[in-house]
Amino acid sequence: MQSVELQLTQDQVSPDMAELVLTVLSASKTIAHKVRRGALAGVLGSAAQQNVQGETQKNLDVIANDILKEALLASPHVRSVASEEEDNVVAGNAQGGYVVAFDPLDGSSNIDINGQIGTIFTIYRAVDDAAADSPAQFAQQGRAQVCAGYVLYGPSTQLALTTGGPSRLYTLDTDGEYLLTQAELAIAVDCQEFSINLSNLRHWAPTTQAYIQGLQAGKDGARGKDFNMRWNGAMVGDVHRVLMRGGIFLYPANTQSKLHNGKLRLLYEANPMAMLVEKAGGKAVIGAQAILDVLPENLHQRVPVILGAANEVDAFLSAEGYA
Ligand SMILES: O=P(O)(O)OC[C@H]1O[C@](O)(COP(=O)(O)O)[C@@H](O)[C@@H]1O
Ligand SMILES: [Mg+2]
Ligand SMILES: [Mg+2]
Repeated sequence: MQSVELQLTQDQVSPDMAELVLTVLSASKTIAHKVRRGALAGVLGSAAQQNVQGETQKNLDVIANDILKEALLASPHVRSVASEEEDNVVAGNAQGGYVVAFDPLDGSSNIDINGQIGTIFTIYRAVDDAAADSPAQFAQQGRAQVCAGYVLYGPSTQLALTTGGPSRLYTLDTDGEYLLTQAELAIAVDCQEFSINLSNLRHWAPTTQAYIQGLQAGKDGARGKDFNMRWNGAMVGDVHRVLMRGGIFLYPANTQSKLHNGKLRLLYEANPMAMLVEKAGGKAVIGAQAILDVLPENLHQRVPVILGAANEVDAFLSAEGYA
């Protein structure tokens, strides 16, 4: 089986970027090791602080953030770093060619129940006419990403990665190497599984409520087929399932609550996942617009996220009156 290092070479990724990807992956192995030891490594529970978005940080949010930040700021290739757990952009090496954004620990509410959690990351080229600590470094459309990936800390630790070509899947071996276990992920265009936090139904737009009720009506309803439902509570686990066996994942706008733009963040959650999904033949939209076409307005901007099987995303769009 092929190592990720060798695959990056075969994919003709530039040596600088390959080195940078390996830096992220090396940090992820340190996180994976702590996750595996759990309570024994003292990583469970809450930290006594909130992040800029007013969320109480878990210990592992802070630990994973520190591990990634330290590794990236030591890299000669990194000009800027942005993270869910950092209020502002952190300046790296002024000569670095790339900027990196990440959600150090996705699925925080799963940490203490030994559920699926992960790290989501994205890489862009640095913007030359902006300072290293400027948010302008990240004011780029998702289409400009040169690499997107996540590491899922599940029963096995897996890496989904694209550097502009296919989305590939690697599995972390006991000797600490990520080995290629699926060369090309492909999401079937049709599906019979949806993933959404149904407890929010009353907060959604009437069109979104009607679309979900159509799925629930199953083969007796207008859709004429039964749908199963799964909700991990961790985007990384829910999107992983869509990449592995198809389906549609939705975190729509909660028009009746404070999450009127949805919950997920454009820069370090929606965009990397959208790139992985598109490279696997799926679709990823906020509504009429593809996620990857949104021009970010601020670092921690939230957007609705609807992604997965192409025909099912289209069915959502037509239910919403966009198609
Ligand atoms: O609380 P809900 O509605 O189940 O939200 C779950 C969503 O929130 C998130 O946990 C947010 O990410 P963080 O854990 O990184 O804050 C997503 O992974 C997940 O899809
Ligand atoms: Mg997250
Ligand atoms: Mg997080």
